[in-house]
Amino acid sequence: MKLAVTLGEPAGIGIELLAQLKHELADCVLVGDPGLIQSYLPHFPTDRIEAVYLSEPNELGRLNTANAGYVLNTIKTAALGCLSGRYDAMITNPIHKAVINDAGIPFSGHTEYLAELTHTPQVVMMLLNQVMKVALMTTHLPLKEVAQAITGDKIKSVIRILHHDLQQKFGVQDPHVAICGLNPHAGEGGHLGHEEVEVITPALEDLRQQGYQLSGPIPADTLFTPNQVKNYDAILAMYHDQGLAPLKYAGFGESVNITLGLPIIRTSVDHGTALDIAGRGIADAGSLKAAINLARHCVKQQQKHAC
Ligand SMILES: NC(=O)c1ccc[n+]([C@@H]2O[C@H](COP(=O)([O-])OP(=O)(O)OC[C@H]3O[C@@H](n4cnc5c(N)ncnc54)[C@H](O)[C@@H]3O)[C@@H](O)[C@H]2O)c1
Ligand SMILES: N[C@H](C(=O)O)[C@H](O)COP(=O)(O)O
Repeated sequence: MKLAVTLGEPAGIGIELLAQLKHELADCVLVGDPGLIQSYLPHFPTDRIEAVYLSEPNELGRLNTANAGYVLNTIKTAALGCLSGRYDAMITNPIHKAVINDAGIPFSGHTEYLAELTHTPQVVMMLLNQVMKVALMTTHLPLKEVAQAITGDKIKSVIRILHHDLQQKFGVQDPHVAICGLNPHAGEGGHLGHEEVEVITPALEDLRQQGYQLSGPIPADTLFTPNQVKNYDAILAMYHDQGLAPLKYAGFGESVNITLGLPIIRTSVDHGTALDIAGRGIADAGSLKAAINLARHCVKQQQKHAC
């Protein structure tokens, strides 16, 4: 097995997380600047470094727009390596979306960038921990654009991908997925918004008739209570913070982000660049470790299904 691990934003905590895990990277190729890698992992084998060079010297905790292209190149190199079969999976360290945009490159996140690089029309962001799996209908989208982005076709396509990957990657035979409403109290019967009645419910009905086991739309505030969460194999939230706030409350630092629907395997951490603590030696590598382990698991599952 060969896993590509990108270094992420060079001013952030990615490199020190890798240094903490240095004894657990035997099947990993690090994709990033060789000088940066050697400064934190001096004994890391050079034949397991895929060199992508910083444009300017790096300073921990200080963003530099000049290195935005470097960050994107590490992701692209790993993704193309997966597509060509050189790597079995890729794991990404956190990047800083604003500095890439500040450099003049429109950018929303790894998820959208990987969809573009692999020409995948629909992907699904899912984060998971011991408590729950949460997939998102919409990802890095301003809140005011969310409602109009939720169409019946998109709901069906996201649920099909989620269902398929719960079976293939997580071994759930007959997934039971709960779907959040968009509006308070799932629209209160149409009195607090129409999306549940007009868009979400008809799409779920269609899928139920095709055999999908779906509950909802359920008001998100009651769905994300401990007694409810445990009833479902996954929860589909309508927008980023609706799903990720409860997920990160339940398991920040040990959760993993996985992009479903891609032709490659990609996992990532549940946290950001943590510029405020970069270089202080206090960053927790739990999520990166879990992300690498989940990638290994997915590779094995894929090999099993290919047999
Ligand atoms: N996987 C990714 O690439 C990813 C994920 C989330 C956020 N981000 C990006 O990161 C940037 C900063 O985001 P933010 O400030 O909202 O979130 P953040 O996760 O970087 O930081 C939030 C708080 O959590 C702490 N923290 C984060 N990771 C930690 C760790 N491993 N160990 C100990 N403490 C940790 C930080 O010190 C900070 O106090 C943004 O540009 C955001 O888009 C990237
Ligand atoms: N939405 C993710 C989170 O909050 O953890 C994070 O921004 C990373 O997204 P990408 O994997 O698309 O960069």
